[in-house]
Amino acid sequence: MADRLPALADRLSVVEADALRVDALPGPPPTALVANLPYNVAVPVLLHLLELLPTLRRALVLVQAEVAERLAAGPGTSAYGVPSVKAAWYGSVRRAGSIGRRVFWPEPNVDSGLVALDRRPPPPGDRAATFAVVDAAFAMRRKSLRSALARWAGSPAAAEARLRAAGIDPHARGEQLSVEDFTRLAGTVPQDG
Ligand SMILES: C[S@@+](CC[C@H](N)C(=O)[O-])C[C@H]1O[C@@H](n2cnc3c(N)ncnc32)[C@H](O)[C@@H]1O
Repeated sequence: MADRLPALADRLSVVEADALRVDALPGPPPTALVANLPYNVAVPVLLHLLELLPTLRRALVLVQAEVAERLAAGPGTSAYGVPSVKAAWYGSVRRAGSIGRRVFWPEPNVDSGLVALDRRPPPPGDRAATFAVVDAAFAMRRKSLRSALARWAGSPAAAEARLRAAGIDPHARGEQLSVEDFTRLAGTVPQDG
């Protein structure tokens, strides 16, 4: 940069760090994330940076096509899962384009997809508690929430009580719940039993 565009060189900072562990960035707080993410850790890097950098308003990231589909999926679809709900905590997510493998050299064995995220205020509730119940619900995604959340709640009966307290059918499955549903569920009072 200093060689090629010396007039702008002071506007670029290169941070040599593990993107999964970086805990601070130099310069003014960033407002946009634009990245060709490392495909094997794309979701954790994206979620880590959204958590670390509350000033980020927008993200445009290139990821493996299947991951793009998962990130942008809505409730009730087969691609909907942990990445979809956690990304939706931070903002509205959409597919922003498909990129075939032929545009890269050497040609990789996967296709790519662009994902755009526009930040909005998160649902009212605790993020870590919400993400914990999301992880529990999708660990057994084919089971009813009453069963899938038994360990999280302490027992199937306690799971049912908390689901009912949140206004959620205990026989529903995690893939049917929105991020707002999960947040409401995480905020219910733990039951004995
Ligand atoms: C898909 S490539 C994109 C490279 C370049 N930005 C581009 O667009 O041509 C992802 C890059 O992230 C780097 N990478 C992998 N894991 C990383 C991590 N945990 N932290 C930071 N960079 C990482 C890889 O070495 C690779 O250079």
